[in-house]
Amino acid sequence: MPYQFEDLKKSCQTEWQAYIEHSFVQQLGNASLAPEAFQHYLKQDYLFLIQFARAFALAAYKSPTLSDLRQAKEGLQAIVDVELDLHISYCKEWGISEQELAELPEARATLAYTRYVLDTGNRGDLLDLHVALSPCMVGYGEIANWLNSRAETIRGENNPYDAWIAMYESDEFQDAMQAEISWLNERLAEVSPARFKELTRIFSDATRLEIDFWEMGLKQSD
Ligand SMILES: Cc1ncc(CN)c(N)n1
Repeated sequence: MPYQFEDLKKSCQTEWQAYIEHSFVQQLGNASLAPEAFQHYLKQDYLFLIQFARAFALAAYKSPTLSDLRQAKEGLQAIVDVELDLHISYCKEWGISEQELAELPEARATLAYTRYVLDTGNRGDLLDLHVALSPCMVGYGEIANWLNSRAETIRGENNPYDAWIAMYESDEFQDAMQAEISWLNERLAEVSPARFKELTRIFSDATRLEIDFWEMGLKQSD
Protein backbone atom coordinates (compact mmCIF):
# COMPACT_ATOMS: atom_id res chain seq x y z
CA MET A 1 0.00 0.00 0.00
CA PRO A 2 1.49 3.35 -0.97
CA TYR A 3 1.98 5.78 1.91
CA GLN A 4 -0.01 9.00 2.07
CA PHE A 5 0.07 12.15 4.19
CA GLU A 6 -2.73 10.70 6.35
CA ASP A 7 -0.31 7.91 7.36
CA LEU A 8 2.11 10.50 8.76
CA LYS A 9 -0.71 11.87 10.92
CA LYS A 10 -1.72 8.35 11.99
CA SER A 11 1.87 7.64 13.04
CA CYS A 12 1.63 10.29 15.78
CA GLN A 13 -2.11 10.64 16.35
CA THR A 14 -1.78 11.67 20.01
CA GLU A 15 0.70 14.46 19.27
CA TRP A 16 -1.26 15.64 16.21
CA GLN A 17 -4.47 15.91 18.22
CA ALA A 18 -2.63 17.67 21.08
CA TYR A 19 -1.38 20.22 18.51
CA ILE A 20 -4.69 20.81 16.68
CA GLU A 21 -6.84 20.91 19.82
CA HIS A 22 -4.37 22.70 22.11
CA SER A 23 -5.80 24.92 24.90
CA PHE A 24 -4.33 27.96 23.12
CA VAL A 25 -6.46 27.07 20.09
CA GLN A 26 -9.56 26.36 22.15
CA GLN A 27 -9.23 29.65 24.05
CA LEU A 28 -8.70 31.50 20.78
CA GLY A 29 -11.90 29.92 19.47
CA ASN A 30 -14.05 30.73 22.50
CA ALA A 31 -12.52 34.22 22.89
CA SER A 32 -11.15 33.50 26.40
CA LEU A 33 -7.46 33.76 25.44
CA ALA A 34 -5.54 36.47 27.36
CA PRO A 35 -4.64 39.29 24.92
CA GLU A 36 -1.08 39.28 26.34
CA ALA A 37 -0.70 35.61 25.39
CA PHE A 38 -1.91 36.34 21.86
CA GLN A 39 0.42 39.34 21.53
CA HIS A 40 3.36 37.24 22.72
CA TYR A 41 2.42 34.57 20.18
CA LEU A 42 2.08 37.16 17.38
CA LYS A 43 5.52 38.61 18.08
CA GLN A 44 7.18 35.20 18.06
CA ASP A 45 5.26 34.19 14.97
CA TYR A 46 6.80 37.15 13.13
CA LEU A 47 10.25 35.73 13.97
CA PHE A 48 9.00 32.28 13.05
CA LEU A 49 7.86 33.48 9.62
CA ILE A 50 11.27 34.98 8.86
CA GLN A 51 12.95 31.63 9.54
CA PHE A 52 10.18 29.86 7.65
CA ALA A 53 11.01 32.04 4.62
CA ARG A 54 14.63 30.91 4.94
CA ALA A 55 13.38 27.30 4.91
CA PHE A 56 11.70 27.96 1.53
CA ALA A 57 14.95 29.45 0.26
CA LEU A 58 16.60 26.20 1.39
CA ALA A 59 13.87 24.27 -0.46
CA ALA A 60 14.89 26.15 -3.62
CA TYR A 61 18.51 25.11 -3.07
CA LYS A 62 17.42 21.49 -2.52
CA SER A 63 15.14 21.41 -5.58
CA PRO A 64 16.16 18.81 -8.17
CA THR A 65 13.65 19.93 -10.83
CA LEU A 66 12.48 23.20 -12.35
CA SER A 67 8.95 22.55 -11.09
CA ASP A 68 10.20 22.07 -7.50
CA LEU A 69 12.33 25.21 -7.87
CA ARG A 70 9.29 27.23 -9.03
CA GLN A 71 7.21 25.90 -6.13
CA ALA A 72 9.90 26.90 -3.60
CA LYS A 73 10.19 30.34 -5.19
CA GLU A 74 6.44 30.86 -4.97
CA GLY A 75 6.44 29.76 -1.32
CA LEU A 76 9.24 32.18 -0.50
CA GLN A 77 7.53 35.00 -2.37
CA ALA A 78 4.20 34.32 -0.64
CA ILE A 79 5.82 34.61 2.78
CA VAL A 80 8.06 37.61 2.09
CA ASP A 81 5.66 39.67 -0.08
CA VAL A 82 2.27 38.70 1.36
CA GLU A 83 2.25 36.84 4.69
CA LEU A 84 4.90 38.94 6.45
CA ASP A 85 3.30 42.22 5.27
CA LEU A 86 -0.09 41.00 6.49
CA HIS A 87 1.46 39.90 9.76
CA ILE A 88 3.09 43.30 10.29
CA SER A 89 -0.20 45.16 9.74
CA TYR A 90 -2.08 42.65 11.92
CA CYS A 91 0.51 43.16 14.70
CA LYS A 92 -0.04 46.94 14.41
CA GLU A 93 -3.76 46.41 15.10
CA TRP A 94 -2.70 44.58 18.26
CA GLY A 95 -0.47 47.48 19.34
CA ILE A 96 2.85 45.96 18.23
CA SER A 97 4.96 48.27 16.04
CA GLU A 98 7.27 47.18 13.23
CA GLN A 99 10.17 48.66 15.20
CA GLU A 100 9.32 46.46 18.19
CA LEU A 101 9.12 43.40 15.94
CA ALA A 102 12.53 44.15 14.44
CA GLU A 103 14.17 44.23 17.87
CA LEU A 104 12.61 41.12 19.40
CA PRO A 105 14.70 38.31 20.83
CA GLU A 106 13.67 34.80 19.78
CA ALA A 107 11.97 32.67 22.44
CA ARG A 108 13.53 29.25 22.98
CA ALA A 109 10.50 27.51 21.45
CA THR A 110 10.90 29.62 18.29
CA LEU A 111 14.61 28.89 18.10
CA ALA A 112 14.11 25.16 18.66
CA TYR A 113 11.35 24.75 16.10
CA THR A 114 12.74 26.87 13.28
CA ARG A 115 16.31 25.63 13.57
CA TYR A 116 15.07 22.04 13.71
CA VAL A 117 13.31 22.54 10.37
CA LEU A 118 16.36 24.22 8.81
CA ASP A 119 18.72 21.53 10.14
CA THR A 120 16.44 18.75 8.87
CA GLY A 121 16.42 20.33 5.43
CA ASN A 122 20.18 20.86 5.47
CA ARG A 123 20.91 17.26 6.44
CA GLY A 124 18.26 15.66 4.27
CA ASP A 125 16.61 16.08 0.90
CA LEU A 126 13.59 18.06 -0.29
CA LEU A 127 11.14 15.44 1.01
CA ASP A 128 12.67 15.57 4.52
CA LEU A 129 12.33 19.35 4.45
CA HIS A 130 8.70 19.29 3.26
CA VAL A 131 7.77 16.73 5.92
CA ALA A 132 9.36 19.01 8.56
CA LEU A 133 7.35 21.97 7.17
CA SER A 134 4.06 20.10 6.83
CA PRO A 135 2.71 20.38 10.41
CA CYS A 136 3.01 24.13 9.91
CA MET A 137 1.55 24.23 6.40
CA VAL A 138 -1.27 21.78 7.01
CA GLY A 139 -1.91 22.12 10.74
CA TYR A 140 -3.21 25.71 10.82
CA GLY A 141 -5.71 25.02 8.03
CA GLU A 142 -6.92 21.98 9.94
CA ILE A 143 -7.11 24.06 13.13
CA ALA A 144 -9.36 26.65 11.43
CA ASN A 145 -11.63 23.85 10.15
CA TRP A 146 -11.69 22.18 13.57
CA LEU A 147 -12.59 25.47 15.28
CA ASN A 148 -15.40 26.01 12.79
CA SER A 149 -16.79 22.56 13.56
CA ARG A 150 -17.09 23.30 17.31
CA ALA A 151 -20.21 24.71 18.96
CA GLU A 152 -17.96 26.51 21.51
CA THR A 153 -16.28 28.63 18.81
CA ILE A 154 -17.43 32.24 18.64
CA ARG A 155 -17.29 33.88 15.21
CA GLY A 156 -17.66 37.54 14.27
CA GLU A 157 -17.13 40.73 16.20
CA ASN A 158 -17.66 39.07 19.59
CA ASN A 159 -14.37 37.28 19.16
CA PRO A 160 -11.23 39.49 18.96
CA TYR A 161 -9.42 36.53 17.34
CA ASP A 162 -11.94 36.12 14.52
CA ALA A 163 -9.60 37.61 11.90
CA TRP A 164 -6.95 35.03 12.82
CA ILE A 165 -9.40 32.16 12.23
CA ALA A 166 -10.60 33.82 9.01
CA MET A 167 -7.03 34.00 7.67
CA TYR A 168 -6.51 30.25 8.00
CA GLU A 169 -9.94 29.27 6.70
CA SER A 170 -9.43 31.49 3.61
CA ASP A 171 -9.44 29.81 0.19
CA GLU A 172 -5.88 30.99 -0.31
CA PHE A 173 -4.55 29.19 2.76
CA GLN A 174 -6.75 26.12 2.31
CA ASP A 175 -5.61 25.82 -1.35
CA ALA A 176 -1.94 26.06 -0.31
CA MET A 177 -2.59 23.39 2.32
CA GLN A 178 -4.18 21.05 -0.25
CA ALA A 179 -1.33 21.66 -2.71
CA GLU A 180 1.19 20.70 -0.02
CA ILE A 181 -0.76 17.52 0.82
CA SER A 182 -0.89 16.56 -2.90
CA TRP A 183 2.85 17.19 -3.32
CA LEU A 184 3.57 15.01 -0.29
CA ASN A 185 1.14 12.27 -1.36
CA GLU A 186 2.90 11.94 -4.72
CA ARG A 187 6.32 11.52 -3.07
CA LEU A 188 5.18 9.39 -0.13
CA ALA A 189 3.55 6.90 -2.50
CA GLU A 190 7.03 5.91 -3.66
CA VAL A 191 8.97 5.52 -0.39
CA SER A 192 10.00 2.25 1.26
CA PRO A 193 8.79 1.27 4.75
CA ALA A 194 12.25 2.10 6.17
CA ARG A 195 12.24 5.55 4.57
CA PHE A 196 8.67 6.16 5.76
CA LYS A 197 9.74 5.33 9.31
CA GLU A 198 12.47 7.99 9.10
CA LEU A 199 9.91 10.51 7.86
CA THR A 200 7.49 9.75 10.71
CA ARG A 201 10.26 10.74 13.16
CA ILE A 202 10.60 14.13 11.46
CA PHE A 203 6.84 14.65 11.30
CA SER A 204 6.38 13.78 14.95
CA ASP A 205 9.30 16.04 16.03
CA ALA A 206 7.90 19.01 14.11
CA THR A 207 4.41 18.37 15.51
CA ARG A 208 5.78 18.30 19.06
CA LEU A 209 7.59 21.57 18.38
CA GLU A 210 4.28 23.12 17.22
CA ILE A 211 2.79 22.07 20.59
CA ASP A 212 5.71 23.80 22.35
CA PHE A 213 5.02 26.92 20.29
CA TRP A 214 1.43 27.07 21.61
CA GLU A 215 2.73 26.45 25.15
CA MET A 216 5.21 29.31 24.72
CA GLY A 217 2.33 31.61 23.72
CA LEU A 218 0.10 30.50 26.57
CA LYS A 219 2.80 30.85 29.22
CA GLN A 220 4.36 33.88 27.53
CA SER A 221 7.73 32.21 27.99
CA ASP A 222 10.93 33.47 26.41
C1 LIG B 1 4.25 28.41 14.53
C2 LIG B 1 3.44 28.50 13.29
N1 LIG B 1 3.01 27.35 12.69
C3 LIG B 1 2.26 27.46 11.53
C4 LIG B 1 1.95 28.67 10.97
C5 LIG B 1 1.11 28.72 9.74
N2 LIG B 1 1.88 29.09 8.60
C6 LIG B 1 2.41 29.79 11.62
N3 LIG B 1 2.13 31.02 11.16
N4 LIG B 1 3.15 29.71 12.81
